[in-house]
Amino acid sequence: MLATYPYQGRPFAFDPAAPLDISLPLAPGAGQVNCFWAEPVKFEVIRVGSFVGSVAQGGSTNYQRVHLTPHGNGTHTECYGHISAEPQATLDRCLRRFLFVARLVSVQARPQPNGDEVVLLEDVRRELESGPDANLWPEALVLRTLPNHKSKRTRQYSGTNPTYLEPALAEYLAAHHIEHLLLDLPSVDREEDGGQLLAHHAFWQYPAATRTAATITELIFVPDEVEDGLYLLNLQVTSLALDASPSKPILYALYDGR
Ligand SMILES: N[C@@H](CC(=O)c1ccccc1NC=O)C(=O)O
Repeated sequence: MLATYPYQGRPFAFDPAAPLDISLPLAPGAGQVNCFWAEPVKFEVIRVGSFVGSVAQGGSTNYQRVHLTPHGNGTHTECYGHISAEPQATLDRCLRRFLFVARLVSVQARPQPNGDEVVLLEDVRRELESGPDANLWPEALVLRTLPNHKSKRTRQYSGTNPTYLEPALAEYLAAHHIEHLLLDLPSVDREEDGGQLLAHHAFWQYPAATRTAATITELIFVPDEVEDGLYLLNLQVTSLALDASPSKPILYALYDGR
């Protein structure tokens, strides 16, 4: 059974029973994706007096404390609070809608003279502005970088100078009102850039004309079976009052409902 979703005056349809999960799980231990020198996720059983928060250890319930680093441990969504000192710049305040029309685009990063691998504006632009979906401008862009190795699920990125975006691409997305950017990389910016974070600044237009509702979601993984095209995106986050939260972006194939 299809549900309808109106967008730009058109009745699109999607199947609520056919979610495509593009998040990575936040599991404990060293086998998970990691970047920016984050400690691995850790779950700790809570003990209070004779109570033990582990059914396996004889307790009545599981009750654990979680240590995690949103920017370093897995799929996460961030707002402009990532690069701002403003106390109100928290994701729970910035992200107030959770369904968006999204375009999934696959793109190959290009080696630069200095050895960096960079996703270029011209490659993304050519994809976005061509094909059957080019006439419908989305609210969100999901970038799948090629090659799409499954090792993206477990890669240890720290110190490897991972692929990042050309700042002009972030500028283009802001100028074209793409509010939500999702990608399978640790960051839109170079791992070590002396704190410039050029693409972050360009995407949020911070501080000159800050796009306070815009978000960036990093460390997603889009399986090969999911084809480039139009989707309904459900961007789920926790209500952490922080610049970033672990997140669970879900895609639903979007059909022309006419
Ligand atoms: N490239 C920045 C560091 C940076 O971007 C960063 C550092 C810690 C956690 C997350 C970061 N960026 C994520 O997008 C720098 O060199 O100062």
